[in-house]
Amino acid sequence: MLPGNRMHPDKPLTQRALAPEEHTLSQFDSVDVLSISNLHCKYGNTEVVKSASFSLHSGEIGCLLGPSGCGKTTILRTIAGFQEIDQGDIKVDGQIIASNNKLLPPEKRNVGMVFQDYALFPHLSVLENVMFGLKNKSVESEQRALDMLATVKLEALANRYPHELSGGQQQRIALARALAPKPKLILLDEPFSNLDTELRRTLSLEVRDILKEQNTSAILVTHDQEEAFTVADKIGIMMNGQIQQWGTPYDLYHEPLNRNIASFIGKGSFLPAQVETAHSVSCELGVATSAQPLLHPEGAVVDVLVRPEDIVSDKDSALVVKITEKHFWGASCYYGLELPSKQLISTVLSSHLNFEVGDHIGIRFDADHLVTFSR
Ligand SMILES: Nc1ncnc2c1ncn2[C@@H]1O[C@H](COP(=O)(O)OP(=O)(O)OP(=O)(O)O)[C@@H](O)[C@H]1O
Repeated sequence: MLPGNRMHPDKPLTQRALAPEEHTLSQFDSVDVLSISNLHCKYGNTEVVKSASFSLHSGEIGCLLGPSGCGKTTILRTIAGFQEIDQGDIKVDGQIIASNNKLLPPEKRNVGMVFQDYALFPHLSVLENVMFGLKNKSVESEQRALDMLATVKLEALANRYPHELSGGQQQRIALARALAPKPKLILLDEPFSNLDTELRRTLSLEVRDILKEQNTSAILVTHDQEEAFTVADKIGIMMNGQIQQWGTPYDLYHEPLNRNIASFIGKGSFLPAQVETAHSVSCELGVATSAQPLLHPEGAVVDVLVRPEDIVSDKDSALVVKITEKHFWGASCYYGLELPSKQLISTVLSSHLNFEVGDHIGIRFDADHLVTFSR
């Protein structure tokens, strides 16, 4: 549970994704395995990455999450060394690998890569694929490759060829190959997007476990929120070439810094509200109170974010809404609700309740914290 309400005006950047002029060397301490500062990237005259800044601590898994075309893969490619940068710098383990006047070639960056389409060499066996990135072909290298195959639980397939493997197995081999040279950082570009839903879920959990077990830092690119929440310690929400918020999955869901992020992450509605006192707002759902003082002054007109889990069923409530939508999810049901004002909100309730579209039900606003934005 959050300590109290979080009320703040819309802000374009997070506490962690700093504005370019705020960066100094001391802000990225030595435990950062990756730090990106004021990164700009262009294709021709089109700037697709506009002042991206974030940092990742050693052992953490970060994720760039955002809609298609927002520049996620471009950032990954700049870290890997496949894409030039126009401004800013990128450091891995404290060393600048890309800046205005320095561009380390990919093989010198100590960064491993796992691609969306696995990119295994078809003419090499599984073992040879994993050994590919190791400097020499010694007995030690072979042992390292076998250890990595054991880590991804595929040592029994060492002599097979890629075409004799399933998609999930190929992706695990690609991960073993990337891990074998003990890189400081692994980059994963939409690594599960070619797999079916169930396999995506299980493999994303497995990959997280493997990275944690190896204490390897990683950056994952995806447009799938569930995948990002499952795998990542930190997530950067990218929109239009900018990282709008960099934080934990909890921060992003419960403390979104602007409306775009609040809308993009999870489900929710914005209801008009007014600040009543330093600790309360009123809206169509009633008066909500906050343990912490609100940032907006009394009388301010705001919008309050209402998440589905903030709405509970209460047959004794005077607030009656109409069910306009229902999705059965097994243990729970998702309902779209229409308020008397015709504003739409939603809720997720136990499927035992089993209301139907068209039913009128009593509800209560039971948020344990509030997020509001200036109107
Ligand atoms: N080689 C290129 N030349 C010109 N424009 C490019 C090139 N590669 C990407 N772009 C454009 O740059 C923008 C960002 O592309 P990028 O691949 O980084 O986005 P993304 O967020 O990874 O998208 P997706 O989730 O669809 O992979 C897009 O508008 C894309 O069309």
